[in-house]
This record gives sequence, C-alpha cells and structure tokens, in this order.
Amino acid sequence: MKTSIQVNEQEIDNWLRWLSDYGRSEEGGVTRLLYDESWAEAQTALKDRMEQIGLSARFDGVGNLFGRLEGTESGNAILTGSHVDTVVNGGIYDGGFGIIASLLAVGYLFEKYGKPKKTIEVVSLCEEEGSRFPLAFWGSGSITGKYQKDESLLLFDSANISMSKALNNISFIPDSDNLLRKDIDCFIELHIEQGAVLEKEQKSIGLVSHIVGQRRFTIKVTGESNHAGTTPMPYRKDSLHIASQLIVHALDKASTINSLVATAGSITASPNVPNVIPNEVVFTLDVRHHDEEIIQQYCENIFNYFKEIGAQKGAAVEIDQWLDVKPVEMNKELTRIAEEVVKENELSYKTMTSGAGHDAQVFGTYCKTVLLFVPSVNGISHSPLEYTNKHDLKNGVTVLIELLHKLAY
Ligand SMILES: NC(=O)NC(NC(N)=O)C(=O)[O-]
Ligand SMILES: [Zn+2]
Ligand SMILES: [Zn+2]
Repeated sequence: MKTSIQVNEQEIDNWLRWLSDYGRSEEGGVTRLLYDESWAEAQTALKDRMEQIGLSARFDGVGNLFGRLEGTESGNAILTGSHVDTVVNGGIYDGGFGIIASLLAVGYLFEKYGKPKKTIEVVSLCEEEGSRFPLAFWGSGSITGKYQKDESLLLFDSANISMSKALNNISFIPDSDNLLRKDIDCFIELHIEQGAVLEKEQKSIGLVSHIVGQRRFTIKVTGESNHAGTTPMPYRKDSLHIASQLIVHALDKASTINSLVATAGSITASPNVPNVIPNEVVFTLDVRHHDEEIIQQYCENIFNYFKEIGAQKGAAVEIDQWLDVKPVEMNKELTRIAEEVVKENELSYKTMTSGAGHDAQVFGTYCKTVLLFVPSVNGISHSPLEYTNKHDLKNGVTVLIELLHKLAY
C-alpha cells in the first residue's frame, strides 16, 4: 500500500537551485571549497533555513552545521544529511541533495506530526571531497574522531594558504570547541548515485550494502632542470618523463585487476616552461577497491616499481599518503528498514556497492549507518552536467521521510 506522503517535486528543485547559487560557476556548475566565500555563505544561509523550519541550529568548531529537532524522549540523536562542499565546477546534487532532502524531510515531519520521540539532527557537513586541502571527510572525520583538529590546521592548499588561516578568515561562531560527538544513534545519508547502474536497470532507489576503500597519495618526482636543446636524451633527469612512466605503469596495472580503479587526477610540472627540462613533477594517485587486501597488494606493487625506476634514473620519488579509508559495510538492520519503506512505496530498488566515497563510510565505522541512492542521468557526476530527474529526487525524499518517521516517531 502506498503511503499518503506528498512531496512537492518543484519545491525540492527550487531548494536545490537556491543552494547552488552559492558558488555557481560560469559553466553552470558549483564550486564551493572548504572555508571559501561561497562555502561560508551557503552554510550561513542553511543555518537560517534550519531556524525557519523550527530547528535549533549551531556550528561546531570546524564548521559542521547541525539543525536539531529535540525529541520528547531522552537518548542519542538520529543524524541525517550530507556534505556542503563540492569539487571544482561540480554538480548541484552531489552533497547538496542530501542536505536539502534532510531539511525538507524533517520540516515535513515536524509540520505534520509535531515533535518526534527521538531527537533528529540535520547535518550540513563542512567537507568531504578533498578538493582544497590534502585531506577528505574533514566534516564526518571530525565528528567521529578520525581527525585531530590541531594537526590538520597545519595543512596548506595549492595557493599556500593554511587551513588555520582559511578557517580564521570566515566568520561563524562555533558553539563549543568539542568536535567529537558521542550522542549519535545513527547516520542516514541520501545521495545521488553518481554512476549509471540505477538508470540502466531502471531502478528508483539504490540500497548501498558496501562502500569501497580509498587511498590517496601525492607523489613528487625530483629530477634536474636543464636546457631543452643542449642536453642529449641519455643525459637527462627529466622528472616529467619519469612521472609519465610511473603513471602509465600504475594505470595499466590497475586495468588488469578486477574492480580496482586508479586515477592520476592532478599533475603539475616545474618550472612548466616549453624549453626547460622539468626538474619536478607532483601528481596525485587515487586508488579504490572494495577489498582492502587488494588495495594493499596493488599499492605495494606499484610503489616498489616507482622506487626502482627512481633509483634507475637517479631521481628522487617521494610518496606521501594522505587519505586512507577502509571499505565499509552499511548497517544491515537499518538498511532492512529502508528496504521495507521502499517496498511499502512500491518503488523498484537495487542493493549495490558504492564506488564513490561518502561520509556514510566514516560514520559507518562509528555508528549504525545507512546510505541510499537516487539515479544520476547518464551516470554523470562531478560535472556541471550532473542531473537527477525530479521524480527520482521526490522518491528519495519520500523514502527519507518515511524512514525517519519509522525510526523517530
Ligand atoms: N561521493 C563522492 O563524490 N565522493 C568523492 N569524495 C570522497 N572523499 O570520496 C569521491 O571521490 O568519491
Ligand atoms: Zn563528490
Ligand atoms: Zn558527495
């Protein structure tokens, strides 16, 4: 039997477009990087929205924003939301949808049923993508104790601005210095799939059983600058030539391992001049698989090769790992309840693994966690072309409302 919940499709779309105006890029995407101006404006505007729907809103010391609807019974809070930051020129749904959906869901429940038994908190997590500083999941990582604030504040972005300076430049008032939350019952994240599986299989909802593990590295190859015309090929220590060989090896090797993916997404050469042999190349490597052992073997293998090539060519190869998130299984019981809701609403669904990283992965090792997907048109994400049909957004919000209703009322 279908339930009587009526969600207005247009309202979801309006709210998403409203949020995406903070950081709108020329290409029609969104760039909201941790602690930049658009980020600060978006969080402040979200705080106002929270207050408008009757939540008591507050920031913690790293800029996570919580909107709390106090329950009538004492006990730990149900947390629902996603991340407010984006990649550079990303889409409007990644992260934003989970926050907007949670606000709409909690607003709807409060209006229709009044106070819940269990406290519900909507969270707009400050950072997940790793787009500005060499760390990711800063929001969920701070709440769950994965990160120590003092150490992370010493990190620098590509413009050489420290995280501590970036944080000081924006004006939000944290309500306490305490980041770690010990009063969370469970975390619910609704997110776009960012892949094409649901669309291809014509399913409305994805129930995530596992999230892949992920490691990220920055690799620096130091060779020697010299004249591009007078230095014969055998005499060179060309850092870009060496880095290319390393990248090709890493990616070719990845292609031979089932389900493993590796990406060299960022590269800079110095001095980056046409007629100078580059003395230094810095590139990143992002490695993912659902089996930690396979990630481990792959990394050992390629980094041995990196060292060998470096030694052979007389160049230094430094490998700095700055992200390590393990593959995580979502909570079976919560996922079963979500499945029940999906079935009650006569929605088609698929149980699946997530190849993208999510805050749910960090919460997943800390408290009961469920991750739900709605389809992405053409599977496109991290792009201004990211899109989800309005009726799919609506299905997601409906499921979230009912799940929260079952858990909190
Ligand atoms: N859902 C995401 O887009 N997550 C991304 N960001 C992190 N931190 O994993 C990613 O790269 O998969
Ligand atoms: Zn993303
Ligand atoms: Zn995301």
